[in-house]
Amino acid sequence: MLFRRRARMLRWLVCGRLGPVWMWKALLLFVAIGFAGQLLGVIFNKSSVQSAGRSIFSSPDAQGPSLGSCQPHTHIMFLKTHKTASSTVLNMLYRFGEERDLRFALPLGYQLGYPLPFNAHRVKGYRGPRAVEFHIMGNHMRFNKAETEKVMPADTFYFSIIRDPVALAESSFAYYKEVAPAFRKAKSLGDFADNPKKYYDPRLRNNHYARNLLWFDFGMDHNANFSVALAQRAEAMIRRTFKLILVSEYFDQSMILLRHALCWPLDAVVSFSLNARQQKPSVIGGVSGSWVGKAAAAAGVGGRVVRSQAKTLTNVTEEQREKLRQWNALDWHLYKSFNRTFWGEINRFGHAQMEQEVALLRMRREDLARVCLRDGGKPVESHRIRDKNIRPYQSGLVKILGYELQLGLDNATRTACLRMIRPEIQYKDVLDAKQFPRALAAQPQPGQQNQGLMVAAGGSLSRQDSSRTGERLVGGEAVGRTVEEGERDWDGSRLMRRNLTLIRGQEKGR
Ligand SMILES: Nc1ncnc2c1ncn2[C@@H]1O[C@H](COP(=O)(O)OS(=O)(=O)O)[C@@H](OP(=O)(O)O)[C@H]1O
Repeated sequence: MLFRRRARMLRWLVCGRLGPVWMWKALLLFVAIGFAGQLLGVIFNKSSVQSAGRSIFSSPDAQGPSLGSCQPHTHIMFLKTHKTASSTVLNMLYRFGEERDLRFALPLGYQLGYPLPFNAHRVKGYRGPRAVEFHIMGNHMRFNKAETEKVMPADTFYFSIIRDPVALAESSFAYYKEVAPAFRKAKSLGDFADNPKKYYDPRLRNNHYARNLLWFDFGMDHNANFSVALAQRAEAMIRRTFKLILVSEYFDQSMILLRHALCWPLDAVVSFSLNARQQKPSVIGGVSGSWVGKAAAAAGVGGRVVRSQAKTLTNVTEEQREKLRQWNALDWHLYKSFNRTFWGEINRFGHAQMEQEVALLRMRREDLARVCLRDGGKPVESHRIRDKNIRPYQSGLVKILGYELQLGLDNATRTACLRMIRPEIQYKDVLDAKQFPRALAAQPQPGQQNQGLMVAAGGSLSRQDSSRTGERLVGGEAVGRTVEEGERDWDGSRLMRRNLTLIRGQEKGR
């Protein structure tokens, strides 16, 4: 009796209160489907970077707004001025040329004879005026029109980039502190600005980094006294040759003008900023905008004393900024004048259209960063980059930042992303190896000769192949920085030992 009553209760519970069996089966089925969906979702998410990447470089967004029926320029000369974002621009040229198998007028080493005025024989593979068709030329040189014209075709598009001389001085001071005697002796940029003549000797090698560097790179006498007549003559000379002068402070607008001038797809001018100094806002004195004060973050360089000095290394007061403008009066004139021209171009282009295209460019950069870069695209210190082949070259008392590639990319996407972040020196090696496969066969593999930083102990280079990279001791001294003991590589291994000095590929930095 009791048993029957319990059985009835159970049936009521299952079929009445808890629903019929079929309902349970259906519920179980839903749960199973949901679980499988979740599982697939995880799998899908894991590969989303890859599948998004697979299409991103071939999506219609890569082309950008239509440019009409123009033909892309492929004969291009870029005068790579120093400390003006020129490495970021060169990276675009490298990418564009590599993707289309164009021929680069590459240097024998890493610069086209700089700081001597350019001579055509500095180009690897040069065999007399126009004997070889070179498409793109863009490594550091001191401009020399007659010699450049021997190398490049007559229909070449010449362009360059400038930067506010004060910001440029900050960047240059941080980067060439140990290379330019005038900077080496000064305690800080402010100290230098207060009395440049105390530190500056025009006869000393490498002091051009300390005065009118733009003017020097354009091939003119950077020690000449300023006069309006001289400045106007120089300006006219530049205008005759260079069809476009970009402005570093308006980099994105510059890219839009460049794309339209060259008739290039949008992706060709989308880039990640290369060669940036480490930025630590906490130590910046609020001096001159977002790019400024990066040198102040020279943490880890040369021990505590240098560390604290480095904080104020490039800090300058408003008065000192004005002094720097006067000291670099020739550059200041160029900057003001080509900045005016630049905004004239934007007026002609149309502000509304410029805004739209800049917005597209920025969106595209964000999309590519999401696909290509780790840590949301945040630039990282060189020693944290696991792939030693893409560590940026280091110079001066600051850290030059690079990027890490996203994991799990398919091959095509990885190749395209890698091109965007490959530092200048390594990229030149890659192109060199492609253009001169036999010449390089006997030498180290591309990129290998520049893996990270080079070590010298007691003033002697430990690398065997210093002739190719052009590393050398300057004035018999080891140039570089002593690394703080205990600084570690990304994998935790000790980066340097005490009393070892880092030597950079001197040719790159000088
Ligand atoms: N996209 C973009 N926009 C604005 N500024 C940029 C950009 N990319 C690089 N940079 C800054 O340019 C500085 C490096 O210049 P270069 O690459 O010309 O240096 S070099 O002469 O080749 O060593 C270096 O400046 P500092 O960081 O002030 O030293 C870079 O941060």
